[in-house]
Amino acid sequence: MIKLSQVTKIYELKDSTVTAVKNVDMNINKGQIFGIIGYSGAGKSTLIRLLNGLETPTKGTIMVANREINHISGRELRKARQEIGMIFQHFNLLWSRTVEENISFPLEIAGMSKKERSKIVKELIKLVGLEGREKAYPSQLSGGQKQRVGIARALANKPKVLLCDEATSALDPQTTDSILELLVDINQKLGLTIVLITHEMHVIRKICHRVAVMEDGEVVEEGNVLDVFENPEQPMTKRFVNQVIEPESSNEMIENLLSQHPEGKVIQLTFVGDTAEMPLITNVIRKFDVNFNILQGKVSQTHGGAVGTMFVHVDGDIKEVEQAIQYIRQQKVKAEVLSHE
Ligand SMILES: Nc1ncnc2c1ncn2[C@@H]1O[C@H](COP(=O)(O)OP(=O)(O)OP(=O)(O)O)[C@@H](O)[C@H]1O
Repeated sequence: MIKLSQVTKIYELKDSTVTAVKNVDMNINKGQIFGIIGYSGAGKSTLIRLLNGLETPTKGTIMVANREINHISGRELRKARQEIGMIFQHFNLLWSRTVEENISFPLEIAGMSKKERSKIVKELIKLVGLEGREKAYPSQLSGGQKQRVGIARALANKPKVLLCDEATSALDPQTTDSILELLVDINQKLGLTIVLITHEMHVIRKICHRVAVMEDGEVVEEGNVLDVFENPEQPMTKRFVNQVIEPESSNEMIENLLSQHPEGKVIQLTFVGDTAEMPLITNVIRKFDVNFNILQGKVSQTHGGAVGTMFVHVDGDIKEVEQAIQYIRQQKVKAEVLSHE
């Protein structure tokens, strides 16, 4: 659906140049939720402006929905842009228009009749869960509701791609979750390809299939979300993964756990998808005659299962303990028995 080949964007300033995006290759398949993560200045916004044709690359090609977006202009570019919806951190709504008038706006520009517009607006309001708020003005809505209007408006022209620019960064955690759920719902119902840029790894964890990590204009790592969580290669990726996992597995902490539990075994469990942590623990306790205590850790849910690290203490007959560890390993969970340095 989207293909970037060797895309570079250089801004020429008065007496210097800034390379905002450098030699980026990217392939985003139809129906994928693709996350681009990076800290401020990494080049994410520039990349998203390149995707919707607001910027032209200094070098390279950008294909969106079978159109080479950087080599078209005028009518052709406007048509291509209709295939791309966009939502923003600060919603960018028209404050003097009601919810339904905001959603209707792109359809008016496209020259659609009032009757057709009102049918589509009604469907969109239902899709984003804003029934009953049609006549409200943006100032009368919560942040989450405003973003729902933004999403409905972005979908009005039936785009093939939805670009999300830090779409949940201004929202509280609960509202963030409900907007992310809505994006997954839309992705599944409409088969829409979603590209989102963010600096928050938990957004990637919750809904993305693939992720690209950007640093200084370059994509330093790219992969399936679960693979990246399991095996982050670049230091920047490790920093982002730690935002979510936070195992705090310092030597000092491990030494502490070991000296607090001289009997039995202290085990570090690493979850990398597929297996849910709670059923696993229940099964171990049911199947084996061992004492099993969770000491600490953080495990989060992703699209493909649980990811994270948990430290547990297992005590009992040595044979039972060994069998319990073997059982855990059979469930595709890494189990490392910790020992003093
Ligand atoms: N129009 C512009 N003119 C000159 N330099 C620019 C322009 N837009 C972006 N830059 C520079 O390009 C680099 C990448 O910026 P960009 O906004 O794409 O990063 P970002 O990852 O989106 O960060 P943020 O989340 O803070 O916007 C920065 O050094 C920025 O100063």
